[in-house]
Amino acid sequence: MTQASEFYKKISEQLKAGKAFVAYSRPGDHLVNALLQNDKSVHQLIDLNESGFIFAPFKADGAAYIIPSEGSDFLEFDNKDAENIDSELFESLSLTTDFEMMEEDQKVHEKLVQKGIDRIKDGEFQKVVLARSEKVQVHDPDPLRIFKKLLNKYSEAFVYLWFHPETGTWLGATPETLLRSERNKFHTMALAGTQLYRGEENVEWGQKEAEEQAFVTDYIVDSLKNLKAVEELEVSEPYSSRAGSLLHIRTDISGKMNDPGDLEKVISTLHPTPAVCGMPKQEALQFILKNEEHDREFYSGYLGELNLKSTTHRSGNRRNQENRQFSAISKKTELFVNLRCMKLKEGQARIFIGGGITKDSNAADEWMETVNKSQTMKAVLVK
Ligand SMILES: C=C(O[C@@H]1C=C(C(=O)O)C=C[C@H]1O)C(=O)O
Repeated sequence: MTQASEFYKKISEQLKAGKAFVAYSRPGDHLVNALLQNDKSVHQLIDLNESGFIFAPFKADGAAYIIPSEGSDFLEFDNKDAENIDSELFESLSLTTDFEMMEEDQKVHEKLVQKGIDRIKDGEFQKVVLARSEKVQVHDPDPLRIFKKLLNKYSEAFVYLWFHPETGTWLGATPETLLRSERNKFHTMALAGTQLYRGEENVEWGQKEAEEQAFVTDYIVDSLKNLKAVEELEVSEPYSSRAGSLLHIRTDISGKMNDPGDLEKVISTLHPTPAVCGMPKQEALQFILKNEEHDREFYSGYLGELNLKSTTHRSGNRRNQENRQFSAISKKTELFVNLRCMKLKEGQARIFIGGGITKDSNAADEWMETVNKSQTMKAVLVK
């Protein structure tokens, strides 16, 4: 275990040297981890049997990068004394806003959403997730400062700072797990529907949101069922789940892979889920690629630990010796969907935000939803 000061010093040196690294903290965990590549070589992910930390784009056929476990240093420190600044839910943001630009962005986004709604009504697809990106001038673009703020503010999210010479600097605080697996057990979630958190998690959801989220659950469950590689699927009841100043509807889904080597099949079945793309997948994807103004790059892609050696220990009595050995060699994967994220470049942040569109969506409401979602990142960019 390192001291926080030592941890940040090493990361800062890594950044200066232009070598790839990632620093991150799991949802609800005080531990902050980092993986620092020892050299400047570029490792594109070849397949999901590798071990390390991966960063994959939205487009399933785009280049994904890995910081391999081998040849990299692991660091961790306990951030338990972090000041909790979670209570400032509705702090006023003093970022300079260019209102003319904002009006233009709003027009463009509402037009895009309306086009999506029209296509759904024409029967081309059932749901599509449409996103926009927004440039924000940052007063103090030090990625470490922003990362520390993210850690303190969003302890229930997967918080990360990723730097790679090929992708640049990305930061985020995502509420969405793509896949958690250990040996042949896996967990995923269906997350959709958004409303502002007003101090109460036990809230009513409108029919539109409930339906939209149920679509996502059904689609994930059906695709996993069709995949002959999994069994014993368990699906929770939907419930409200908080993500910073927002609430979403969430359903937990778990199951077993017939063979732990089927990870690749499960991930390619899940990604991109209808929570970030739509359904049917191919039709929604084509619409996104053709109509969104930006390249999503790594937004709504996924990131996390891939096949890392598990550190779970069983009790060390004699009878458990065998089990202990078994758990020591088991591998753990923990991947998150890259949402509530931004790319930092030359003093500017590009924030990516989107929302699910169904036949009952309203373009103006969808714009507001992206404005609300953008606060997750904007709140940490203020001084
Ligand atoms: C697409 C995003 O979020 C996703 C879309 C949601 C929605 O449509 O309500 C909710 C949670 C996420 O699954 C985003 O944050 O950019």
